[in-house]
Amino acid sequence: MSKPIAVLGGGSFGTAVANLLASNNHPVIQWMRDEQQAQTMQVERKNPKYLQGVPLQDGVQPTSEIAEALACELIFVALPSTALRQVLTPYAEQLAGKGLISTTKGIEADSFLLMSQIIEQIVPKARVGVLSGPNLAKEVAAGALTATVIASEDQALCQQVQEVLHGSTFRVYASSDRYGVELGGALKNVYAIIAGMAAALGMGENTRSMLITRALAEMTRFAVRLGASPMTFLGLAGVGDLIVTCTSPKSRNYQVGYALGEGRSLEEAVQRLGEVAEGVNTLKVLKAKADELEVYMPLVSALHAILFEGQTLTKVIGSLMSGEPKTDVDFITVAGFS
Ligand SMILES: NC(=O)C1=CN([C@@H]2O[C@H](COP(=O)(O)OP(=O)(O)OC[C@H]3O[C@@H](n4cnc5c(N)ncnc54)[C@H](O)[C@@H]3O)[C@@H](O)[C@H]2O)C=CC1
Ligand SMILES: O=C(CO)COP(=O)(O)O
Repeated sequence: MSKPIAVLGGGSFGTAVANLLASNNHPVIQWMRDEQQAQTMQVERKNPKYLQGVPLQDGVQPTSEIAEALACELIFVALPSTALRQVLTPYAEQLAGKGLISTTKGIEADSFLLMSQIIEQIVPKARVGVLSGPNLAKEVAAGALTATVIASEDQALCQQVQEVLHGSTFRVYASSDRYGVELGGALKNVYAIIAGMAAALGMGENTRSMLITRALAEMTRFAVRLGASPMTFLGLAGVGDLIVTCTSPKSRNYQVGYALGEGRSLEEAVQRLGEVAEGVNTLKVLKAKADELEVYMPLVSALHAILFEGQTLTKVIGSLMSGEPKTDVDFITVAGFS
C-alpha cells in the first residue's frame, strides 16, 4: 500500500484531485474545516454541496482533523486564496521538508504574492510546486480527458506529482517556470469574467476570439514584465486555461461575468454563485500592480472601470474600440524576445 497523500480543501477542486489520486490507488486524506461536511462525505461518499453527482472514490478519507492531513509527505492545497495563509501559518514547523503543491489560482492583496510564494514564506524549507491548467473540476471529476502542468524548480517533485496523478484520463506535463504557470492561472480568471459578460450581452464568436487573443497578449505582457517566460503562456497553463475559462459556462468566473452582463450587481453575482470566483479579487490587485509598473492592460482597466469606478458598459466598450491603432503580436518583441 502506498503512503497517504493529503488534500487541503473540501471544495470542488479539492474533491476532484482527491478522487484522481484515489483512483490511482493512493490513500487520500482530504481535510476540510467543516466537521459536518466531513461527516456527510464520509457517510454518503459524495460531496453534494460542491461536486454534485460525483461518487467519492473508496480511498478518500474526509476529515476535519488537520493533523491527520499534515502528517502526509505530499500535500495538495486546494483552498481559496483568501484562506491559504491563515490555514497554513499555525503549522509552519511541522510542514518543513514536505511537498506542498498549490492548486489555488489567486493573488494575495497588498503583498501581490502568489500562493506558492506564500507557502514558501511560511515554510521556507518546504518543497513547493504549483498545479495549474485547463482543469474545470466538474470535468476532471467526470473523467473528461484532461491535461495539466506541475511546475516547480524541484524536478524530483514534478516527477512525483506526475506519477501520483497521471492516469487514463489525466495527463500531467512538467514545467520549471513556476511563477509563469501560477500567474497564468490567476490572471485568466479576470478575462473569464469579461467573456461571461460579453456572452450575456449577446456578443458573437468574433468578439470572443478577439477577447481571448488580446487577453493573452495582455497577460503575457504583464507576466514577462514580472519575470515569467512568454513561452509558458503558449502552454496549458497560459492559453489553455484562458480558453477553457473564457468559453465554458461551467467556469465560476465566467458565471459571475454572465450575471453582471444580465444587469446584476457584483454583490448579487458573487452571492448567487456561492463558490469561489477568484477573478474578482485578482482584478483589484492586478489593476493596482499594472498601474504601478505602467504595463498597458486595457481589458483589465475596462473591467475595473465598470466594476469599481462606476463607468457604464457602453462608455467603456466605446473607449476600448476607439483606442489608438496597435501592432498585432507585439508582446514578445516588446519584452526583448525578438
Ligand atoms: N473548481 C475548479 O474548477 C478549479 C478550481 N481551482 C482553484 O482551486 C481553489 C479552490 O477552489 P474550489 O475547490 O473550486 O472552491 P469551492 O468554492 O468549490 O470550495 C472552496 C472550499 O474552501 C473552503 N473554505 C473557504 N474558506 C475557508 C477557510 N478559511 N479555511 C478552510 N477552508 C475554507 C470552503 O468551505 C470549500 O470547501 C481556487 O483558488 C480555484 O481557483 C483550480 C482549478 C480548477
Ligand atoms: O481554473 C479553472 C479551470 O481551469 C476553474 O475556473 P473557475 O474558478 O472560473 O471555475
